Amino acid sequence: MANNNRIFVGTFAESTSLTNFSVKIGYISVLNGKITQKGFIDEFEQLEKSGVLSDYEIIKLSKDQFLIPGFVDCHTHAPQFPNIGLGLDRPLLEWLAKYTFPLEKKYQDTEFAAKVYDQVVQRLLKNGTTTACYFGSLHMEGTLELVKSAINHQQRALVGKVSMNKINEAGYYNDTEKELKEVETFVQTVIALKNDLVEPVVTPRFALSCDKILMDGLSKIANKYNCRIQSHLSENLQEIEYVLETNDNCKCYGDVYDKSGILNNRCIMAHAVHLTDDELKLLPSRGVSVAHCPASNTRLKSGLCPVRRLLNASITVGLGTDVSGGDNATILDAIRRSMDVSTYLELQGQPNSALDWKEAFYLATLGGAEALNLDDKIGNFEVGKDFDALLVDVYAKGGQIEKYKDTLETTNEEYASDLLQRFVFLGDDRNIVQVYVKGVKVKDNL
Ligand SMILES: O=c1[nH]c(=O)c2nc[nH]c2[nH]1
Repeated sequence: MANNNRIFVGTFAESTSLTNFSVKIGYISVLNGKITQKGFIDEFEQLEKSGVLSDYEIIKLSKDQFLIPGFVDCHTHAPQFPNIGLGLDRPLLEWLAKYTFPLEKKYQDTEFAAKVYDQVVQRLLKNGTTTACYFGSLHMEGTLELVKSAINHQQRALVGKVSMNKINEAGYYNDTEKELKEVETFVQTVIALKNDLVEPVVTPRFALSCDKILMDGLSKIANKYNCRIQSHLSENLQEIEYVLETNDNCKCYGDVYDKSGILNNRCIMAHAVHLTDDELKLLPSRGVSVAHCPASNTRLKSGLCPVRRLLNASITVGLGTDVSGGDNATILDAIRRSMDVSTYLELQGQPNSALDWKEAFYLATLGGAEALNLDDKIGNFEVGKDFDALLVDVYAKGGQIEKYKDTLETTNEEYASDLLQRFVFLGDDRNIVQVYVKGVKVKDNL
């Protein structure tokens, strides 16, 4: 049975929308990486009896285990991992100049890049991030190392070579023509790999790093190859002030990108903390999604993103860890911080702001998949989607969730939902005992 055909029998939890969450006890069958069938336990027992399952590995989960969809990290900076936990006493623009640009410059060295990226990809997979949307660095060869690492370790990844052409103190920018050539070559190279897990993303860093000529050119490349485009938007008040000062024909930050044709339904913007009412209309009208990055918004004191306002404005939102502005690379942390930040807003007088754990779970799975336009492939256990999943053992040995004698009389489904709730609030990588990407087991601690 060397194939990856498996049937999982036990509890599985998933979202089908922000408000629709379900926990079921049954089975999921996976053939050639795809979910082919789903049903109740008695249906599985019939299949088992009929002998049609001989080609499958059957995995029966214990009462304390369950399957959830793999986590989606909509925004992180792979080259910044060596700086995790450093410089967070500075605001965004100072932090970029003093810590981030000097580190990112080092990825000129492809050997260094390959080493760091290999660690990054493995670390994220171990923590259940089956899909990541990455910023690389300014360097084409270095960023191709990130592509290689994702492919080698079987992570689903959208990878961007960062574009910058505005002069900065660190000397970390490119000549415009060279930059556009390199981006096109990067996009062509990744597409030519024909790897079904990895795609290129056109990545203007932000409006303070790219002038209009560069952004127009990047927008053309993204349209020509039909690829995604990612950047940062309205993260910090000082940043917004400088953007508006240097673009006097624009009435809001979003306008700067819109004038270059960057805002469309293949675009994901990180942060969006301080959107104006006009931007709250502009983004959904263009189909732009947002990567909500609560850790970095708090650490760099950028602000508390009013996620509920974004959701109410029909903006599609996923979660981002945003290392190293964010100090934690795991989506479990982003889930918790999204609940915290939204709760602070409610406590400060914005009614109904707080996200509950089921909503945060949606943002981390299906919401992220929708934000990256990957929800036809991943995000939940719909039949026909790829099997990207985490097998969670709530009371795994060495983990920090302790088992007490059950105190409540519950149905099996309620018990399972309580388990998931505990994992969401308290779990970590020790509870994620197996990780699957497109049906391939990429972590096994069972
Ligand atoms: O959190 C952030 N991290 C970055 O690297 C960056 N660059 C521009 N704006 C940014 N914000």
